[in-house]
Amino acid sequence: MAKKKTKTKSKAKATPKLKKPSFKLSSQQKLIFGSLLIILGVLLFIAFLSFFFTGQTDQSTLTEFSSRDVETKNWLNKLGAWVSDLFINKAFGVSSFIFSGLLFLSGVYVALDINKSKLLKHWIWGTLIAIWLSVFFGFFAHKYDSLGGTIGFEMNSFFQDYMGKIGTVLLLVFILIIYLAIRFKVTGESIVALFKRANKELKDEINSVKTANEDNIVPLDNDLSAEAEDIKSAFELNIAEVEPTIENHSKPEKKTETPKVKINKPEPELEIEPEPELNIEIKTIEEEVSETDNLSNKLVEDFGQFDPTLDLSKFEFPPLDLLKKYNTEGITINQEELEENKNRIVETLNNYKIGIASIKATIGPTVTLYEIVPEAGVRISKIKNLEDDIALSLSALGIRIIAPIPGKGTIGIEVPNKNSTIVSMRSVIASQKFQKSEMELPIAFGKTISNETFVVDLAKMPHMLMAGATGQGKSVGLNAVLTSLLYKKHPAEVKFVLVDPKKVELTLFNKIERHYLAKLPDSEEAIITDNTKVINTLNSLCIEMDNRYEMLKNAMCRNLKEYNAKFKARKLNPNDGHQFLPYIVLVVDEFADLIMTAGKEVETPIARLAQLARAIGIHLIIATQRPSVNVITGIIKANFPARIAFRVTSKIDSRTILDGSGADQLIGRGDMLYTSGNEITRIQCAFVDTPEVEKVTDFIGAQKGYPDAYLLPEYVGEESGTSIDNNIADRDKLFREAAELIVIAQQGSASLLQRKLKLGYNRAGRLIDQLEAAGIVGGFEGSKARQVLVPDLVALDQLLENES
Ligand SMILES: Nc1ncnc2c1ncn2[C@@H]1O[C@H](COP(=O)(O)OP(=O)(O)OP(=O)(O)O)[C@@H](O)[C@H]1O
Repeated sequence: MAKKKTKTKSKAKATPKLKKPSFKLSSQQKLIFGSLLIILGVLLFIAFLSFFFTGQTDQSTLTEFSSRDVETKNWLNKLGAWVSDLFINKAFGVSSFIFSGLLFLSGVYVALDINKSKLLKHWIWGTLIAIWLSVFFGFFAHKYDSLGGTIGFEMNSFFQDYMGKIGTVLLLVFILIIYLAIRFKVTGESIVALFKRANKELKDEINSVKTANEDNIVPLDNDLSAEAEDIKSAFELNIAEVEPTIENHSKPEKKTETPKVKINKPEPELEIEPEPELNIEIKTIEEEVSETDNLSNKLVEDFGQFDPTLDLSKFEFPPLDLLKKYNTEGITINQEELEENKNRIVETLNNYKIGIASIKATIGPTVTLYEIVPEAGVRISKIKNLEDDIALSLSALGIRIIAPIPGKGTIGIEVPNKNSTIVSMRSVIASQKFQKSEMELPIAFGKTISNETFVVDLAKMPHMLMAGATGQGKSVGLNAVLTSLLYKKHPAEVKFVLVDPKKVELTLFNKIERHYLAKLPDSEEAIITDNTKVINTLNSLCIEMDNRYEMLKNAMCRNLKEYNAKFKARKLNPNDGHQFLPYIVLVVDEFADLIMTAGKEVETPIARLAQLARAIGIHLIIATQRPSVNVITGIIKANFPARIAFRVTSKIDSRTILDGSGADQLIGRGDMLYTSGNEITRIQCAFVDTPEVEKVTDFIGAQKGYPDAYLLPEYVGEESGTSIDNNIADRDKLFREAAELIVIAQQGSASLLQRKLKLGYNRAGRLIDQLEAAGIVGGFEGSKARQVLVPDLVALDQLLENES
């Protein structure tokens, strides 16, 4: 039943996706239209060329265009004469040729169906160059008036009237520099590099000439030495005989002399001779460029780096004004309060006979840290035990003693301020630290005790556990995390999977479903509120993880960052199943509730994801009210190094979440402790209220988004798996699509289906079974892909038609 419902739903979803209402030419129409443009381009070129030979004679005939009797000399006759006069005389001059080229190029682009966005660029730049050239040639209009055309002439005289000749030339040079800088990204450094390279090449050339000269010498010497050898051996045989031979020798003197010298020389010297060559041979060897590098470099040259944000290139990040400014912001120092607290601390410690050498205060948004240097000989544990007494004497809640402060050698006593200040989300988002951060997934949590903005990278954490009793600021914390990412990351770069069993906390994010959310293909709501759906989603994320690992493996990358960088550099072919992969952030609010209802079924995929997902860009944020050991089990805890504790009710809870006490002594309302392994930092969480989140999501939601949320791979529960299935009616709804894919690729593998159709392993396996039963692929052949028994799509159509 459930299965059927799923099918109809996703069918309904799939149909509008296939039939996108857009005006598109068929391939044949493209070829026809493209050829027309090419021919027009060629005709223009011929007409323009002819103009320079026939233009003057044709001038008089232009006015009598309609009369058939008048003859024109242009190679394309009347039309040629008219068009070339229009372009060359009346408009751009010689640079009109650019337009014939552009027309030709457009034809090629249309006919071959090449990326059109490049074409638009060519037209824009082409027109600008044509204007520039026509102005440039217009400069010489007094001699050759057709060079610049009317545009060139008029613009030139305009500039010259105002700036004179020199001014006009300089203006043209300046425009040329702008063009080079923008179009070819020419920079000062690149010019210097060019000169350096030219210099180096010149040196190399000189060196190679030198080498060549010396090369010429070496063979001669070798010849001579060979000859010398002969002569030497002859000497050894019969020296007396040699003398007359030399005398009788008719060869030039030089040669006859050399053997004598050579014979006397010890042999090794002959080999040492090419010494200077060694210097020459120390050449910098250019790194070999491999085939894929070549191709990708060319692609990058032609189309630029792949830009994942192109689909939503007009996307605007939410402005800061959407977030509220609070009047109570900014630390106010209450001197009296400081003095009073100091005196009480000193007094209390003195009562217990603990002397203080010095005391220093750092005022934070909610608490003030008093750093104490005790007198020599005081035991730290003694101060630590006085926590409650100090709290009592200061009559304040939430006093935390850090003894000693790591790395400082002092003892810290944190005392809540009487009037705490709100740390607004606006102030942390606006901070330089956040705005300039180069992190992959930056999160601005709030401010530390020394009033510094606290920014961490979720990608480095790599997963986060958040705990806190009810009403202490967890939901605000989660909103702060999500808001930070919304302010910094483009929808193409990050996707959220939101699990909200409470059903109310994250609903606002529904509005950005088509921008930032990811969901299962058959679900209507992107935010998951139903516990059974959570299991499917988590398992689907595991499939996504496996798929991503497979892609990373094929691309020989170790992590998502490397993979995406390689993809952007066009080193990975999308036809091989590669694509730009966004980060996925899974947020689970109220994890305890999930564990209570689904137990192991949730724990296992969460643990798998937590163990393995860091490299492939899936990060988990799990929040819970009850950080008890049966909720945060050992395996989960071990894989969540980053922990955040808002105020909890007991020391035990604090220990479960932080592996230490402290969280039970926080003062609530966003007062939190953060640790990512060793050090614990106290932070006042940034406050972002529901209306603010609403404004931000409204702003994003009102913009153009993707057609649908990011679709996660489909997960079909184990129970719905069937064995080989020959019943046509029971076939998977993707059967036909899968069959076509397999036939086109001529490769019968389940992983191909998994990748292309975004399926889980089970479903892809079942599809392969059904394809086998239908006789489209051959039997199982171990590690090899199955044989495809249908040669092409026509044969496939026939086969499937005969079946029904
Ligand atoms: N960073 C903060 N700064 C100031 N006030 C805060 C902050 N965080 C929370 N608060 C206050 O505490 C209240 C409760 O916060 P929040 O809703 O986040 O609690 P919670 O832990 O999610 O509770 P529950 O688990 O019951 O949903 C907020 O309405 C707000 O008034």
